[in-house]
Amino acid sequence: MFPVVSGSANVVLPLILGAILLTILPWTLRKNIVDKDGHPIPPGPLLRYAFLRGDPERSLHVWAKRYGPLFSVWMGNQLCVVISDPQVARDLFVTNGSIFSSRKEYFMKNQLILRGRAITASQYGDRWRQHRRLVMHVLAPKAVQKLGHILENEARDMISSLVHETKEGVLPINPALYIGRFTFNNLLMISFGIRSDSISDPLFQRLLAFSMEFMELTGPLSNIIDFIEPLQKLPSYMKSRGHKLHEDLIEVYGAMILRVKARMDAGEDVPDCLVKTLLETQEDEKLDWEDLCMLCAVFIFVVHSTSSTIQWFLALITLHPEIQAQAHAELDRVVGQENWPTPEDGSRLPYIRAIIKEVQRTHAPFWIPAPHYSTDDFVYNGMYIPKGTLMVLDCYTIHHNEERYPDPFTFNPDRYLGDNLSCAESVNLSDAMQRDHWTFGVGRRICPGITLAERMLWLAISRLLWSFTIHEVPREPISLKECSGAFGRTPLPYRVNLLPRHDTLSSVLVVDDEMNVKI
Ligand code: HEM
Repeated sequence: MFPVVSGSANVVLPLILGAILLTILPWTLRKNIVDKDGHPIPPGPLLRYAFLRGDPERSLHVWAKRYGPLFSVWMGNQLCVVISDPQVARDLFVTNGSIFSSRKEYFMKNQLILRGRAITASQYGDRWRQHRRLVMHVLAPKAVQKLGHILENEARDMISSLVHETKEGVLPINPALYIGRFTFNNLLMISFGIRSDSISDPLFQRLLAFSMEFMELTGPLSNIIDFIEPLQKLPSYMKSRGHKLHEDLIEVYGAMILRVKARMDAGEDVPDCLVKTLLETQEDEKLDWEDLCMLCAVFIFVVHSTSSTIQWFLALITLHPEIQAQAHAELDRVVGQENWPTPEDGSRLPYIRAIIKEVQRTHAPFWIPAPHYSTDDFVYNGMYIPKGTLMVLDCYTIHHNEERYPDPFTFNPDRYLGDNLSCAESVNLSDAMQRDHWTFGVGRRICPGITLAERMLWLAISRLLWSFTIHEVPREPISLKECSGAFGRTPLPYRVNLLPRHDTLSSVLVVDDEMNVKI
């Protein structure tokens, strides 16, 4: 027989329940802290989160509407402040950049995989400045200018492969891998001085797989292991994937670096590239082996950002034939049929430029760019932002602000007509509200590859438009649903018909083989 519940058990049970609640509550409810002068942290949701599922930017968008352009949310024990207003972003990240330019030591991305290296994971300080200075050897505007022949060659190669694979427009094609190889080869040439000949190249496939694994493991608000610290001490599948990726990166990129070194040691004429710069300066700059491997790895990880933008362009332009017709008319009027557009034609083709900006606004590859991290206490408009806060730029909400972009969910390049600045120039506008879009981030950590990315996008998109009329394949509707794939947020896989527009295309495509350095 069970004993009848005694009087003492009646007291013990609520006590146990109360103790459990007291232990759990601080882990589930937000903590409203104030500074010594009573300034509260920005308002925000009542609950704490271990991670944000699915598309985290949608949650941020809902909260931004409810709590305003500066709100806070707790992820586990980490306070995050979310910024979804251009002026606030400028005030914090630019005007007060000395406080808001570090990075959180994310467990997965920064500690396990990149080990605090590769610029993007570096804390704000001398080491970050050193890495940024080194990559600017190949990314500064003047350096990008010198890369012109590489980028031109890859654009030509991409168009040529598309013409060939579609049998001059007879067969439909899924363009994703060809676009991926265009971006990948540019980055390989710039970092290692080599290129890949085919989309079935094992190295191309392997490095793309690393890039995809990196994307999957390192979402800024989606990993429970980043925010619930006790989990970091336990063995887990996620942890072993992070370790494995780190080891793979060292092995594969290490071997590629050694190959460049062997060529340099043998007195071969290695083209100027990131690895050459790093090897030549390794001793003076006191770079260790992991620095070298991770700096190179991050150059290839960015492949998806440019690729996904080009994939979005093709999907959107196919679904908007009236915009495509207007672009073709501009190209025919300004460039004609004998030659295709060059980077110098940018200012003469404002509609093509507007299309590219609108693609970037409507489908930024990172709706939540790598968050910044604050290194000092700060009070902004009476709200307290403590040292150690994760600073999140909410690009999704900024890009769908009705005031700045009327009818924001419509793809409408016209909104950018009259904007004659490149993205790199637009960043510096004193009126933050007038900046074209925020796809490249903000402040001192802004994407250092912005000039290169713009040049790649221009060459790929203007030449795809010049070369082809792009049609939907009958009975294969293109979906604009965003999905996470090998290139980040891409459209679901689709095929298009690419019909050559000019008889002159084949002569324009005559390949200049001189600079092709094969793997
Ligand atoms: C369309 C293409 C690209 C987009 C949309 C893009 C976007 C971004 C964004 C949003 C950030 C974070 C900025 C911030 O912290 O505020 C970033 C950082 C970075 N990007 Fe890009 N990027 C692109 C292409 C490239 C290219 C081509 C390279 C170089 C080859 C590159 C190299 C980097 C590096 C090294 C960082 C880390 C900077 C730091 O932490 O200081 N990106 N990029």
